[in-house]
Amino acid sequence: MRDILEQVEFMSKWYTDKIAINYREEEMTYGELDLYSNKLATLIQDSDKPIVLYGHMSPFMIVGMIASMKAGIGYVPIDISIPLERIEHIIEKVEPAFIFNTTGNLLNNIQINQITIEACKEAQINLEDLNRINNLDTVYTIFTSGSTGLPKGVQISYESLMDFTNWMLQLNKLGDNSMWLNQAPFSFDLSVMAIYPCLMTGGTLQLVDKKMIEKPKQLYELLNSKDIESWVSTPSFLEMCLLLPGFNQDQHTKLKQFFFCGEVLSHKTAQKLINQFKDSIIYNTYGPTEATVAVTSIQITQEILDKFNPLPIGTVRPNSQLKLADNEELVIIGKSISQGYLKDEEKHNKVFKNIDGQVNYFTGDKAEFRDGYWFIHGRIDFQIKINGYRMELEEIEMVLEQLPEVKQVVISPIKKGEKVQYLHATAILTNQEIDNENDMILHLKQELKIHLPEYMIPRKFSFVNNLPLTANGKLDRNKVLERLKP
Ligand SMILES: Nc1ncnc2c1ncn2[C@@H]1O[C@H](COP(=O)(O)OP(=O)(O)OP(=O)(O)O)[C@@H](O)[C@H]1O
Repeated sequence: MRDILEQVEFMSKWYTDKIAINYREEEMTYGELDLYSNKLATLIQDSDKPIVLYGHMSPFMIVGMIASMKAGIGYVPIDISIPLERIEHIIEKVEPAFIFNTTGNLLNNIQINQITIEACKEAQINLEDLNRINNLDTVYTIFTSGSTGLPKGVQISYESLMDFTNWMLQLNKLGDNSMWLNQAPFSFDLSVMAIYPCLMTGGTLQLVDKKMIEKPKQLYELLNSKDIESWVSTPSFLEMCLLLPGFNQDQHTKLKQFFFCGEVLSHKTAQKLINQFKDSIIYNTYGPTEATVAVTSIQITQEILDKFNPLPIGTVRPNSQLKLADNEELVIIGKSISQGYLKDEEKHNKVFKNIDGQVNYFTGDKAEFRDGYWFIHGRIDFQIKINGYRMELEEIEMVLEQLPEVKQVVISPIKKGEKVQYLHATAILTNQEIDNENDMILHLKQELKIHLPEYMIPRKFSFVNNLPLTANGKLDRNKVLERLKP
């Protein structure tokens, strides 16, 4: 088992002048990462409370992570996309002694000592009484954005993080010293999938920010100017990139490995990716924040694509086990499981349950095991009822997305009060220039009727050029629904 902190420190000695992190024009070497994290650790070492890391893609956010491990206190990343009210709520729960503010603008009305990048750079190193992180300590607390429920502070131990990173190092087929792309903001644990495997293997972490995601031209330029080799993103982010011209192996000769997590990797998207990057290694991984980023994986090959639609999420990683509850809900047991929600006993007790001396985490995902693999069939709580019929919206989406005419679709339940009145399909068509919208709607409804009962056919359809994403780069179902409101 390779220790994260020791490994990063080793790389700092070995590759002192090599770029560890690159974000736009900012570059930080391994030597600088070590130096600044020693300085910040000096400033915070007397505290026994976690440190909040506030910012977006600054390399200093990662300085904060390493410093917190050196000082043995754990960190809480907060992205700038999080509204002030939420930040206040998080700070109230966490009660940090410090905020490492990497934005250059102090957070107003917050009575916590804010350390700036300048103060970090100016600090004198004195690390005599360091109490470094150990296995049972909470290394980070990540507040989920709540796309699958209300936000909760998920506490992850150093031991769980090590268990995860060491598994990632086994999956990583590129060895040491490669360039990793990270799309996810640090307050989304998908970023963990890129940060530590990259820094533990002496790689360079290439950060993508949210402006680049909003402006595909910037993203295009970034992808063309860097020799990215390993890729970590949500499938939604990949779908955006697949629209960019020249996103293929001929142009990106070094890009050889893809990791996806956080939402469904559709068969269509994976097939397109494999067509454009024939020799690459593509992983679909699955996991909630509560199980330290990801607990299953599968390499998506043409053989898997030919055999399965929808795609499986694969097999479970070592030291974790999966099982099904009576209602087909997926339950996770083992080292990956979070220490629980920070100061939220009620929510905690609902999903973390002690059964036969082991903590069982109830994911809220509906799952199935067959042909040697696990499959996810949507969220249990995404089930809705219309006129007494129970249905899963994701099932309708899947049927539509299998049609050649439909690239992507979201089904929204339109409610009156608490009651669902009808379903609305918002779709991106493969060929966006259609002559007659009504003919297309009729055609889609007819196709749906072949596979689904009448009550599952959406009453209304609208066609769009793109679908909104959350700050984490996942499909934003709430925003789609909001846009449908009169
Ligand atoms: N490969 C996958 N296939 C299908 N669904 C996935 C996959 N990976 C993750 N998910 C979904 O994402 C959920 C985990 O999301 P996550 O822990 O990131 O937090 P959240 O509460 O949904 O909020 P947010 O993601 O917005 O922070 C899983 O429970 C599952 O529903």
